[in-house]
Amino acid sequence: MSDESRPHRTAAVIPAAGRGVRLGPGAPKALRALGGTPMLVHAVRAMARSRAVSLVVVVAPPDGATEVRHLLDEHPLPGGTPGGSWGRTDVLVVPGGETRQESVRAGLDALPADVTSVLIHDAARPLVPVETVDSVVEAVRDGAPAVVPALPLADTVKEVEPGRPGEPEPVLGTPERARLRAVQTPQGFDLKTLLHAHETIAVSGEGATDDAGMVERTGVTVVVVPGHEEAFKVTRPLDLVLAEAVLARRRATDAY
Ligand SMILES: Nc1ccn([C@@H]2O[C@H](COP(=O)(O)OP(=O)(O)OP(=O)(O)O)[C@@H](O)[C@H]2O)c(=O)n1
Ligand SMILES: C[C@](O)(CO)[C@H](O)COP(=O)(O)O
Repeated sequence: MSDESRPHRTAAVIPAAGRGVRLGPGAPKALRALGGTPMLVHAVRAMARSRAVSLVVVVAPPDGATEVRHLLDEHPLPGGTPGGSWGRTDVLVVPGGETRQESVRAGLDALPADVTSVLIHDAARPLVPVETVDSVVEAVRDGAPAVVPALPLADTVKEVEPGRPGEPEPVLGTPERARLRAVQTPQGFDLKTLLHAHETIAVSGEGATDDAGMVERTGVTVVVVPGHEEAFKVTRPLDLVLAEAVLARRRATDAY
């Protein structure tokens, strides 16, 4: 079968192996509660809400795969069964690595051969709306090899010469704000394109803070679709306060 005539199968990989140092002491960030439910469970549900996603691979803390499996079994999707299914979505759990890049790679390695496109979604973005997920999937299915959701910036951004913490840092320049976007997840890819980037960039030893950045370095064009304010990343303590407020509002206004 040629690549063009192969049926699409989209999977989501959720890197959830980080510690959450910036959030402060406690359990690994993805396992911390948001509205009484682990953040990771919200993130898995956010992917599974998309009808396009039939498989979710969760990348657990290196020594936490069994705990994460139990936790997911205790929190099935609406329509799934406790200790059993997540409805029509399969959920695999694999152990992660020391860096986000290694964790994503572990998730990619677990994908079955019939997957053609993949979403990479931070466990730390538990509240991304399904409309954002679907618009990324649609752009990939329409032929874009790499797609990121992103928002315009509210703040002006300065490039600086980084100094010691607390010391004034010289400003090197002010990029034109209208050309800047703050990038979110899920980021969507043609699977072969992303695998090639992971192989190439890992071999050359360069780091990358997001997957699209790695694809860019291979010379492939990445496109942006509109992100969503509620797809923000829970990074610092104030983000958790905001996430609790957004979740409480959703629960009060719909059957979330
Ligand atoms: N070794 C790592 C590091 C990060 N992540 C995941 O990558 C996502 C985005 O990373 P970030 O928000 O930076 O999470 P942490 O690394 O946990 O945060 P911190 O840098 O504050 O420790 C998170 O879902 C995190 O679990 C991962 O799977 N494996
Ligand atoms: C992938 C990402 O969420 C896009 O904004 C971001 O780069 C992750 O960065 P982090 O430092 O690992 O949180």
